[in-house]
Amino acid sequence: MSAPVITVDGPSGSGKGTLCALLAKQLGWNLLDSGALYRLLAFAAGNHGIDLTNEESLKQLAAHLDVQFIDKRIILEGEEVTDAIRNEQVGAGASMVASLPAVREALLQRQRAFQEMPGLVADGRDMGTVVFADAPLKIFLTASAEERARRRYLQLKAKGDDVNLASLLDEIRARDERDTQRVVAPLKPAADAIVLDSTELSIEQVLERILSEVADRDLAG
Ligand SMILES: Nc1ncnc2c1ncn2[C@@H]1O[C@H](COP(=O)(O)OP(=O)(O)OP(=O)(O)O)[C@@H](O)[C@H]1O
Ligand SMILES: Nc1ccn([C@H]2C[C@H](O)[C@@H](COP(=O)(O)O)O2)c(=O)n1
Repeated sequence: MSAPVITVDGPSGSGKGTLCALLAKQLGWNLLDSGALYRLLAFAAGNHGIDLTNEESLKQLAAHLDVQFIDKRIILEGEEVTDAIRNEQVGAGASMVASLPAVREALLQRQRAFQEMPGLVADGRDMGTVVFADAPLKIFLTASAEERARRRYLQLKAKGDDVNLASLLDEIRARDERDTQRVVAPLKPAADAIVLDSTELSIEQVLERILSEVADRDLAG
């Protein structure tokens, strides 16, 4: 029997990462942050001087990406990059490499390898539509672009970054456009996904709603 999977897809800043971490902890399940793989690839490409449009070189790099996830730390080619990959510049680079079909194909098996007992919570853009298309529970988490920019602003400000709300909103809109309009595995809800708009919901309310869907399906054993 294969491990059950809960997929959580949605646009940048909708709260997927926060929610998936809480959900995985509550259920005692594994967690896949698939966006981190695309971020790591964009970051590694920078280290190796590879252009973010060079599909063949990026495909090779993706296939051999030397990365370790140790608790909450991420080690790339022997160097800790946990915080270094979490900025809008790397996010935009990730969105660019993610539009290349050969890159997505090269990262597919690496993502599916996370499906282990007792279960997996998978965070991304194409978890429910492509990577785990048979998942028994699929969530598409969204929120207005303005609210997502506001959340990102507060998040980066709390880290001490010098941020501008209008620029963040522009970046979020540009990323939405690229992620939804690409030819391969565009960001969209799976046909059988539950669409949750969190614009007016707290993180706790979103978590509660999803846990009730988990209980309805008897997924947690
Ligand atoms: N429902 C919510 N209400 C208020 N703030 C929220 C809510 N959900 C998430 N946040 C906050 O919004 C910020 C962005 O959330 P998070 O990083 O989880 O988004 P994300 O969808 O994973 O983004 P990305 O895809 O870019 O990684 C965080 O600071 C988080 O605490
Ligand atoms: N399954 C995924 C996950 C991520 N991406 C791309 C698109 C995003 O803009 C970028 C960074 O993701 P984030 O860390 O912000 O969730 O990576 C994708 O195409 N497919």
